[in-house]
Amino acid sequence: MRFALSGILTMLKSENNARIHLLASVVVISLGFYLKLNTTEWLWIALAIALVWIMEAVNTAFEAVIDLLSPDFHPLAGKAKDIAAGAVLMAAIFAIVVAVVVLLPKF
Ligand SMILES: Nc1ncnc2c1ncn2[C@@H]1O[C@H](COP(=O)(O)OP(=O)(O)OP(=O)(O)O)[C@@H](O)[C@H]1O
Repeated sequence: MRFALSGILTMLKSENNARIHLLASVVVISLGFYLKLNTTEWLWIALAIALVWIMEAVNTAFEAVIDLLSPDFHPLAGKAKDIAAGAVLMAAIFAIVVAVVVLLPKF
């Protein structure tokens, strides 16, 4: 638990994207309370937020391992990093779709 929390803290300190996810999560959760979401809506929002955080954590861990194994330029290192970044992008697109479907109709 201590090591896992330390990993999350390290990610927050070193990754700009993680800080953006944190801000977006706080804004969306606050909006959720303001708009009085029901249980199903909360579950979709929670899934979207969790998916983005999980993908960002996996991407950050991948980047560290790739930098360790391949500090020099290598097409395979680039390919792996690009695909891991793609996973974060797909989760972010899913989160935007959830936000549009759940939150937008309430305005
Ligand atoms: N060792 C490498 N060999 C080949 N290409 C690399 C290598 N390291 C990085 N790249 C290329 O540069 C891109 C950016 O890599 P970088 O490590 O800066 O990640 P990043 O996307 O800036 O990560 P973040 O913004 O999440 O910190 C990669 O997606 C990849 O295309």
